[in-house]
Amino acid sequence: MGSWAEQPGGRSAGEGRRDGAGPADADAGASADAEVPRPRSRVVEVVAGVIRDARGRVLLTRRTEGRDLAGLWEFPGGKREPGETPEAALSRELHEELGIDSEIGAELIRVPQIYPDKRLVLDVREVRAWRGSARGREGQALAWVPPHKLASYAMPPADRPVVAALEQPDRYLVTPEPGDDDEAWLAALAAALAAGVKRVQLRAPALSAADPARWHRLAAAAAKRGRAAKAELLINADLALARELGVGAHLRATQLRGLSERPLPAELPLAASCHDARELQAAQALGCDFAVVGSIKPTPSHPSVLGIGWEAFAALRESVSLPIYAIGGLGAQDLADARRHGAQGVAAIRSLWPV
Ligand SMILES: Nc1nc2c([nH]c(=O)n2[C@@H]2O[C@H](COP(=O)(O)OP(=O)(O)OP(=O)(O)O)[C@@H](O)[C@H]2O)c(=O)[nH]1
Repeated sequence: MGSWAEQPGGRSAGEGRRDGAGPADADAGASADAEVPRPRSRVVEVVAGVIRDARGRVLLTRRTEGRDLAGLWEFPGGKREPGETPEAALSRELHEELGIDSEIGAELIRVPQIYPDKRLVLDVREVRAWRGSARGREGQALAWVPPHKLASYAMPPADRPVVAALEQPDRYLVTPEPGDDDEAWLAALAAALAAGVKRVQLRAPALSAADPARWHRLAAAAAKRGRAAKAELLINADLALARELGVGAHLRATQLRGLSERPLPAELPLAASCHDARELQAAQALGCDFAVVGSIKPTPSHPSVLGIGWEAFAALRESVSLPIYAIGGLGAQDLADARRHGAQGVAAIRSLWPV
């Protein structure tokens, strides 16, 4: 954050809202989620900014009556005009809407999303510095929101991945099979947690089939380490084990078909592996917190499988608002590409597992 941002936002609605709407109607944003992709409809390019005040709160503005998605909260910004760079468009919009001068910073995420009347790409940038007194020059309400409360505001579908990108981990570690040495596996997990991994899928299909009792002991020990590191743990496929250990579950795509309601309480994380738009929509309808989609690139374990590539990933991404990790031949070096195609980040076994 640059020096301009040391000047707080001036007149605003503080953490609250001027008109009483907000977190209570948090479900209103989900209505356009299940639209069927329409490849030839026009793409609207929108650029929006994450503006923070000196206390780290993020500015949301409320869409005024008479516009599409009226009443929902959004990141300030608007449509790019022909020939405009994203930075110039965002600077212009922030001046028109809020009366502030801004320095546009890093790319956060670029979210392709299908709405009933259009295909949208929401390109979200950090605002590195700004000056002036932010006010709703077009009659819109403003709210300065602590980042951990953003998810309780009713926002358009494209904003869910944006809020996730601000708040949730960009790496999702999937464990390898333990082999013969449980202690070495637990030590590697501890090293990954110490290195900052905050979301882990405990997965060992060969061991859990061959020796369930050993896998249960190992998963319990892993859950203990995860808790101590304040990381989120999800057990692959085994809902009973997830409930027993009080951790989340990561569903296989084939499990989605057999479930009609969220199989875990809301406080336990739920995720699913998905391969197409239908599975993603099923995962979203079930109340999954995120999904994993791949393979993006060929991996050493499946060298003959060609990856789907980033464009195909983005095309799947636009059919749901669920945060999605990309998987398959990826590592931390792919994070920027992942975000540019709407991913929450990368999921991986090898590249995130300390050797
Ligand atoms: N600025 C902004 N727009 C967003 C966000 N999320 C999201 O879905 N959008 C959508 O992106 C589009 C932005 O368009 P806009 O605000 O410039 O204009 P509008 O559609 O109200 O204007 P129009 O009446 O001229 O078409 C809208 O369809 C809006 O719903 C967001 O966080 N910020």
